[in-house]
Amino acid sequence: MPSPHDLDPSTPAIRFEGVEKRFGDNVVLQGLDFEVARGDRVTLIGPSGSGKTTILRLVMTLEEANEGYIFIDGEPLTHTREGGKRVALKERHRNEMRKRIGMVFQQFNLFPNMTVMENLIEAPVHVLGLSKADAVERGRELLARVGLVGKEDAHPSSLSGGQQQRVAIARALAMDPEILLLDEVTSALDPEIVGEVLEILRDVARTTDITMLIVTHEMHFARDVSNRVMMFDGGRVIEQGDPETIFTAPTQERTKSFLSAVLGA
Ligand SMILES: Nc1ncnc2c1ncn2[C@@H]1O[C@H](COP(=O)(O)OP(=O)(O)OP(=O)(O)O)[C@@H](O)[C@H]1O
Repeated sequence: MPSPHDLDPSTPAIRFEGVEKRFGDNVVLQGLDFEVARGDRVTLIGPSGSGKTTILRLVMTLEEANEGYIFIDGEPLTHTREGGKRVALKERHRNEMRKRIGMVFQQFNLFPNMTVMENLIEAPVHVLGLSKADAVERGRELLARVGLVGKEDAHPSSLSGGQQQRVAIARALAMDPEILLLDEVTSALDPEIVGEVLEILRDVARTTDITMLIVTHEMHFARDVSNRVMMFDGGRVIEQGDPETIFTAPTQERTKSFLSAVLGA
């Protein structure tokens, strides 16, 4: 597999081509095409049920598309075209691709029986093959970055929601991902601690070139961090542009009514 650093910079980090996703009869995404350039920070907005989380889960390979193709750095993620047919790629290929992608969930999803440090080193040691000493060193750096020095031996249940989410961010970064998926990472937090989590993510955005795909209801955060906003409705992108334009001068009626409901709340 080529290193991402050898790639033509114009190769998009993420490309959806004719992606369809159904749950039973519910067609959530249909004929979905979009690209995310490397280093882009894209916020997905749209009404509840418009498929935003599903898109992140498809990129993370937690869900599989029914039709179409997803490419990461120009390489097919789960399916490829062979002789005009859509062919599933092997699990080993998917596992390799997944190493490039990190995800932070609304509900933290930390391993409850492991300490903070064990959470941070589990995947680097078992998936990337790092030595335990190197993984711990990296874990310590990341804990400093998310303001949790001294919490190495704590169990998640002894931490506040904001602290747990900061561990989850550190855990995603421990894999040194090229792509970071953020799925409503502040929705489960008390309002007074939302800021501390967003500040860490702002710092990650400022200090790295990680490509980010963000689902959030925090419009000021979306505005600060992202350089593009995509509005979804009915399984498609109905409008996209830079945050300033989308938030202040959307052209589609559905975007206008969605934003006035969200911003007016
Ligand atoms: N595992 C699943 N099984 C069945 N239906 C699902 C599943 N996951 C998602 N859906 C359905 O797919 C649709 C899109 O869900 P998704 O969570 O992607 O939307 P969303 O835009 O992220 O919504 P929200 O803003 O409420 O989180 C919804 O109708 C949802 O009920």
